[in-house]
Amino acid sequence: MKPGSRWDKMVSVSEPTEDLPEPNEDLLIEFDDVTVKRNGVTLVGPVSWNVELDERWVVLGPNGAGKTSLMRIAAAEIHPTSGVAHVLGERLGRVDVTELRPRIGLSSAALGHRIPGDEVVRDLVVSAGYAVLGRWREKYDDVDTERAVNMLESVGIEHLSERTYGMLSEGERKRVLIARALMTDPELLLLDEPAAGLDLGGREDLVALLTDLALDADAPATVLITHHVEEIPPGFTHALLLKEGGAVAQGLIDDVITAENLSEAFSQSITLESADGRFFARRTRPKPRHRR
Ligand SMILES: Nc1ncnc2c1ncn2[C@@H]1O[C@H](COP(=O)(O)OP(=O)(O)OP(=O)(O)O)[C@@H](O)[C@H]1O
Repeated sequence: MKPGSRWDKMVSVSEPTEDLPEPNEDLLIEFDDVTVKRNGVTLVGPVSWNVELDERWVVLGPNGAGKTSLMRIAAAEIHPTSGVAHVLGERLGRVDVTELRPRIGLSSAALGHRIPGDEVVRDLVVSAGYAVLGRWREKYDDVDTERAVNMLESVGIEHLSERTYGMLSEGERKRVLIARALMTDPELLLLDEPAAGLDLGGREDLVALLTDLALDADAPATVLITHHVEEIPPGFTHALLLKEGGAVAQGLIDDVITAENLSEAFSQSITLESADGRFFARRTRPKPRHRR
């Protein structure tokens, strides 16, 4: 989204006259019957969904299920068409989103596409603290530069801090985006398909990184969007399974990620296996016909 777009103008309005539901202070995301509609078509919802402080959620579903649209509400990038959305205790539509967004760490393909290839990695990470994309100052504060390097170190790519973004592999870029998302010490971390485009090794490295993050008690509440159960890092606690904009199931991960629910969400018979806290899914093989 470009600065100055109409969503940027979603600022506080005068005190409402109607009785508003009070936000639950324990919830970072609180969606009540939220919908997203475009041109009369419902893309999402109605969905009600709550994310608590220590939770790590995966949002899973087939292409077009509405995952990114739902996450864009959580990122305060769009408003719901109907329903009530509270993010970090603030009601969308009644809060200055430019103040809310720095409290949310976001990594997405859309953000990645907006990054110029000649952007220096360290500057890209440090500029998140100033809520801008790209080098903004000639010189950043030492404390911010130090934190940026620490963030790069925490995702295992400190050695790339002087490189330009365009020179990085896809896996390295994903790590840079996560470091940038963590730079502002966000209260909520949103990761939209961070494993997309990675090879097997890159995916496994990322799953290991996100596992460490999930198990870190100081890490923010996290929402990870993916199409693939193989990308769910151990340590993730909850799942929301979407199909055609609606929730097929949501709750504790082992209750939601089941063969039955996946078969419903992906509209085909799925066989699910799990090992070492990981999930593996494939289409159920039809039984061989017996010859007479
Ligand atoms: N601005 C828009 N106007 C009209 N339709 C839209 C708009 N944005 C998204 N859509 C449609 O809404 C549906 C949900 O899109 P969304 O990107 O949220 O799904 P998704 O689950 O993230 O998909 P994918 O897994 O393919 O990324 C899709 O059918 C998409 O074409």
